[in-house]
Amino acid sequence: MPKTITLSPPAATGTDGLLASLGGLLRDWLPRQRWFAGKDRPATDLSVLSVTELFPGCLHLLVNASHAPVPTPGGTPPPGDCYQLLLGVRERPAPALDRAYIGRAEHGPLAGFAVYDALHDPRCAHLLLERLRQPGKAGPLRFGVDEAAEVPGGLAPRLLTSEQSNSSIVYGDSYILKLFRRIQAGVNPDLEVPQALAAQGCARVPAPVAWFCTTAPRPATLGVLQPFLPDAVDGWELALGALARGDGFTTEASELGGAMAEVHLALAGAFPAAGGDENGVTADAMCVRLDAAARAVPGLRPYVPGLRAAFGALAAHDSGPAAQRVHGDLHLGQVLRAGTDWFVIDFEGEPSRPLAERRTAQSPVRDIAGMLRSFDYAARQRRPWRPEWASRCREAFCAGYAARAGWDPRKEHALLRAHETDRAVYEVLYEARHRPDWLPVPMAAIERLAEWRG
Ligand SMILES: Nc1ncnc2c1ncn2[C@@H]1O[C@H](COP(=O)(O)OP(=O)(O)O)[C@@H](O)[C@H]1O
Ligand SMILES: O=P(O)(O)O[C@H]1O[C@H](CO)[C@@H](O[C@H]2O[C@H](CO)[C@@H](O)[C@H](O)[C@H]2O)[C@H](O)[C@H]1O
Repeated sequence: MPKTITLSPPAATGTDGLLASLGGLLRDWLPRQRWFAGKDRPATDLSVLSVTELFPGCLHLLVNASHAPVPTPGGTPPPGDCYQLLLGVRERPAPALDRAYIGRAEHGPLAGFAVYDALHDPRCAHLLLERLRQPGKAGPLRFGVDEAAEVPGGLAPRLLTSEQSNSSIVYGDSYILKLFRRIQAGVNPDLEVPQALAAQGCARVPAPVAWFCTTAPRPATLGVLQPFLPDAVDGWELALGALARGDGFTTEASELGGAMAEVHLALAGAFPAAGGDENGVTADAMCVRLDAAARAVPGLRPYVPGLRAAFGALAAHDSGPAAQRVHGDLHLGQVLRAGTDWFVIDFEGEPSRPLAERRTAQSPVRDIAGMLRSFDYAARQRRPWRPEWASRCREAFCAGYAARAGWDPRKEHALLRAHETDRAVYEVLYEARHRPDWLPVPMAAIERLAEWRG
């Protein structure tokens, strides 16, 4: 058995000491992680906000990464981002953990020990599930369970390796644990919303069975365990499969529209006093996001006047469906189909937005626009591009939605255009930061939306 380190008591080591051990390693490793938000900015300044020894050889850390100041309006440097890390610390990690290896600490209390991403280590993943099965405390961490759910122990863990905003471990094809990577203070909607929908009896969303949070440095949600749908395929895979076979996707899109309308109705019931901004306020916020995106992505600048017209039309429009809690980052990768049933996951919202903003009431058109953009993304994966495939999906999705919701998104031209534009602007920024090769996909939509004449 390789030697592992026990920091006992963890507080004795202190966060400054740990930084001496880990600072250099993490400065290199963090920016290479998909979930690291500041890819366009080097992580210059790291601090350890909290450290908890979850079990011997496994440290739970919250670290703050701030970046070199970049020119921002008023010259204010951007604040740092907080990340959740689970680090394995051993003298010699098993060769199977090579891909999780972060480095060997040279200084401080961990000097000489190898440090690795513990989520890849089946032993740590197993112990984490055991910890989740028992409500209680570990330092600032709080573990909670749904008393009605009985999660069995000993389920074999498997870390998902797909590119994600967070990290997920599947246990025995029965449960999936999502560990949020970028942590913001407050309740994460990906716990809050599925819990509230489960209380409404909405079966389209897997209900949380266990979760954990921190109390320090500020209260925040850290992870959620939900039932895993083993036979489900996500909408993106299904859509690409249909395109590859030359098939349509209208039956699936129509049923998806109906399912989304059901989720929206349940959300409105679960968060009844939601309120929401006037269209003018929403349009102003969209303009602010557009300007920020155009500062970051020069290719967007020529289109700004045309795009602003969409937001102007929204401001001049004084009706539309009532604002309510929404999904906030809806796309084909966030919906799973098992048999002929659609399920909706990942209620976190757009990860780069402040949590408070993601939890406010917004137009349900925002989600509809997200899905319509996703049909366009899928259609653009094929050469030649299949615009008619996306149009048919769009029509079917809206018709399915209208039949269940009692209002028709196709009649809300100003709202749809503004929300599609806002979403495409978000996607431009997202792709520029995370997947520059994909940038032409939202840019093609930007070109179309900027020229659109109602
Ligand atoms: N309850 C579930 N059942 C089956 N697969 C799931 C479930 N929840 C998530 N997944 C799979 O895990 C992937 C990542 O989940 P998601 O919540 O979107 O994480 P992230 O926020 O990191 O993108 C999904 O694309 C889906 O394939
Ligand atoms: O990781 P999340 O699922 O929270 O969402 C982020 O990543 C998505 C990509 O994985 C990104 O979605 C964009 O690309 C999809 C195809 O890969 C496409 O279906 C979506 O329509 C498009 O927005 C999403 O925007 C981002 O928040």
